[in-house]
Order: sequence, then structure tokens, then C-alpha cells
Amino acid sequence: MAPQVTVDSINARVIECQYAVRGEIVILAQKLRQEIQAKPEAYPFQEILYCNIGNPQSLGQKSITFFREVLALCDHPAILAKSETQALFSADSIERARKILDQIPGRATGAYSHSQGIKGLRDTIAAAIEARDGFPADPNDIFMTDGASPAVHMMMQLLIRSEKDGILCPIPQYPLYSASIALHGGTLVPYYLDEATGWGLEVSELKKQLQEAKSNGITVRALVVINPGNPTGQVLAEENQKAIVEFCKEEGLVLLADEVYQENVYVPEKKFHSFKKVARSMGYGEKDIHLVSFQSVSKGYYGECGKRGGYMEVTGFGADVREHIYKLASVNLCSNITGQILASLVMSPPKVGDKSYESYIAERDGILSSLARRAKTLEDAFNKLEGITCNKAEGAMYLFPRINLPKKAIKAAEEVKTAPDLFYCRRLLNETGIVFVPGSGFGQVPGTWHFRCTILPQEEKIPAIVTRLTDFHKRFMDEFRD
Ligand SMILES: Cc1ncc(COP(=O)(O)O)c(CN[C@@H]2CONC2=O)c1O
Repeated sequence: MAPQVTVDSINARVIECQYAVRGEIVILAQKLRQEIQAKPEAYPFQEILYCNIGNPQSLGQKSITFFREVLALCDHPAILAKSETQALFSADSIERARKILDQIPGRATGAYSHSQGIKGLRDTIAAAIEARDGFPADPNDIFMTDGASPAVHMMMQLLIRSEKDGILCPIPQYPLYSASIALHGGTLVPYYLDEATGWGLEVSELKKQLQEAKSNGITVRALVVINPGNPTGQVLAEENQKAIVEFCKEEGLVLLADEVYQENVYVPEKKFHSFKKVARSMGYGEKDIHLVSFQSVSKGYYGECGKRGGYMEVTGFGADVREHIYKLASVNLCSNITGQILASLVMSPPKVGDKSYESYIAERDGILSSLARRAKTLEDAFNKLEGITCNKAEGAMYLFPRINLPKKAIKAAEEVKTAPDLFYCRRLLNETGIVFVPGSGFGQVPGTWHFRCTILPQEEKIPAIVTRLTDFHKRFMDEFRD
């Protein structure tokens, strides 16, 4: 029999799905890295500078000591019985590990847990949400997942019945959303963030897109908001959030609040407010709005992407719907226990007076202040380049500069059947080793071109990135200037 599985015979939705963060430009970078290793003398640079993915620890960021001590002790409880442990681990790490192990059936991190996650850890997370927001949180509303990604997939799986169901998504958006909507056979209904107002989210734009979708026979089920924004880095003003909550309530839309960057706010004039807090402060409770809030251990100051931890807080759904969400979670049995423990730790870190508090705060603030400096340095560098404008990164981990490409460059891109921003990023990669993701991978106003750069390379590497980029950009513009 000839091979039966061909591209023509696999699920068309898989073919339609795109995920640029690890797409073409990154695959090229990996090939280039191998070529450099094989023939270093053939290249003007020896190192690929990955600025494509929000993966802090792959670029040298250290993990948080207290979190790792607790994880180590939980994963190998025999250490707790050893006399030397007292000298190697802080007293509060030992105490926290013992408390967590007592919450795990069989005190075994190798066992399956409840499909929503270990109850005691959900108690901790719910208490932390209450302390953060000042409003009650129910541990039974928490579904712990292997990062925020599977939680997003679960909600898309629940809400999308056919291509007639639409999900309102920001443009530019983090392509998990467009990919998940495609995989589940739904329709992405775009709403454009306004670059001129620092990526503002106007409710008038939401209403316009909702009406247009309805006129095309699309039933819009939910609204995705990413706050702080990826790739755009804006932090929503509380008044804006109130208008968004009102819109979702009025239109009966599920509010999918992606808050994985809630700890990443760099500007003093902005503060993170959860959509749960905003909705409750407006007097809207369980019966008024469907709200799902996503959190992850991959971002913040912890950057524990590889540990795959996170949760969604699911509120406002009836018990009958909740049963089906639980059933979806149970199909995957449970999320990994390390990720669950870590999710409870990032939501409930050392407090004032705890033995580890001083060292924890020093690590946390050291990372966040460095991220803020890197964001500013790169933003300033981009704004000095000919034809490039870059909004401030108020939060998150990215900058998303706009590049006004000369017509000659756009023509050259068309001649090689490449999107102009990918053309620029490919030339940048081949000439400098710097990996940006083209704006096409996130969506942008037609006719505008952007690229996304993370603020994650360690501070000592930033000057080299700025120098290589600046020199390249000048050569590129000299070659293609109209
Ligand atoms: C807005 C947003 N939501 C969810 C996720 C998924 O996170 P986890 O599944 O790891 O919890 C990411 C990851 N950020 C991607 C990954 O790195 N760069 C990005 O843009 C994200 O940026």
C-alpha cells in the first residue's frame, strides 16, 4: 500500500493553523546556527540572538531560589529527613514543602491529581486571588493546566460549534488564539488595537466588528483581551476595562481575560487590574458575566516556561456547563504536579517576615527592574532608526515597532513572494543573527508592517543587538531607499 497519510489527507484545520512565534524565521535561524557551527569562518557573527520568544530562562534569566527549593523538596521528600537539609534549604522553603506535601494525596508528586488540580493548591491560589483583588474567589473555579495554552484550547473547544461561531480577538494578537480558533474550526473576528493611541482598545471598534460579524451570519461567542498585551505591550486603563466588561455583559459574550503578564508592568502610571476585580467592583457577579481569567508560570519575573504551569479561573457559568468543562479537563486526567505547585508558589510567594522574603524580593525586583531598563533601551534604539516608530512597552515582554518600508523593498519582497516584514526579518537574520518575528505573524492593519522583538536578551547583550541592528538597518535603507 502506498503511504496513506499525505498533506492532502490530514485535517485541513491543522494545515490552516499558523504559529509564527516558532515559525519560518525561527526554523531558518536554527538552520543558520547549524551552518555557523559547521563553518564559523563563513559568517560575520558566531551567535544567533533569539529575540523571537518570551522564554526568559533560555536567555540566562535565573529562576527564583525559594520556588526551586520548594519544588526540589516536594519532588524528593527524602531530602526533608536528612540532617544536612537544614543547612542547605531555608526554613520557610522546608515548611512550605511540608505543607504542600500534606496537601498531595500520597504525598507523591508522581501521582495523578484531581482533574482541576490539587485542592490544597487551588485553595492557596483562590486565597491569593482574593488578596490581590479584594473579592471572593472559589477554589472550585480554578482549573490548573499545563501552562495557559491548554486552558485557552479548552475554552475554544467548549465555545466553538462550527465556523459560524466567532471569537473577537485583538489585532495584533498572540497567535495561540488564531491557531486555536483555526484548530477548532471557528472564525476569528478581528478588532484592531489603535497604534496611534499606544495600542488603545476602543469599545466602538468592538461594536463595529461585532455588528459586521453578525451581518455575515457569525455568532460571536467570546471576546479575548490580552492585558498586558502581547505583542503590543500596552496596559489597559481601568476605565477602559470597565467599558469592556460592560460591552461583554450587554452582548452576552464570554470575556476571556489573558492575564499571564500581570506581574510585568514597567511604567509607574499604569497598574494591573484583573478583569475579575473590575467586574466585581462594578457590581457584576456570577449571574452577570461569563469571565475566564488565564494565568501562567511562564511569564512575570519567574519565567518558568518549561515547567508548564498555569490555571484558568472560570466564573459565571451554570453548574451544567461547569460539568462539561470539568469533563474536558478530566479527559487529560490532570496537569503536571510540578506546574501546579509552581502556580501556587507564584500566586503566593514569600511574605514580609518570612525567612526567604528579603532574598525573594531582591531576586524579583532585580529581574523586573532589569526588564524595564531593557524595554526602554530597545524602545529608544528602535525610535532612532530611519522609518521606524515604536510604542512604549508599558508591560509584558515585547516591543512591536512599525517599519515604514521603502517601495523598493516592498517590490523586492514581492519578487521573492515574501511578506515585506518577513523579507526584512530574513535579511536581518542572515546579516546579523538577530531573530525577530515578522508582524504578519500577529496580524496588523493591512498595508502596515511591523516586527516583534522580545526584551529578554540579558542586559550585557543588548548593546550588541542595538549595534548590529542599527548597522544592518542603515545598510538596508541605503539599498532600498526610494
Ligand atoms: C498572551 C499569552 N498567553 C498565553 C501564553 C502561553 O503561555 P504558557 O502556555 O506557557 O502558559 C503566552 C506565551 N507567550 C508566547 C511564548 O513565548 N513568546 C510568546 O509570545 C502568551 O504570550
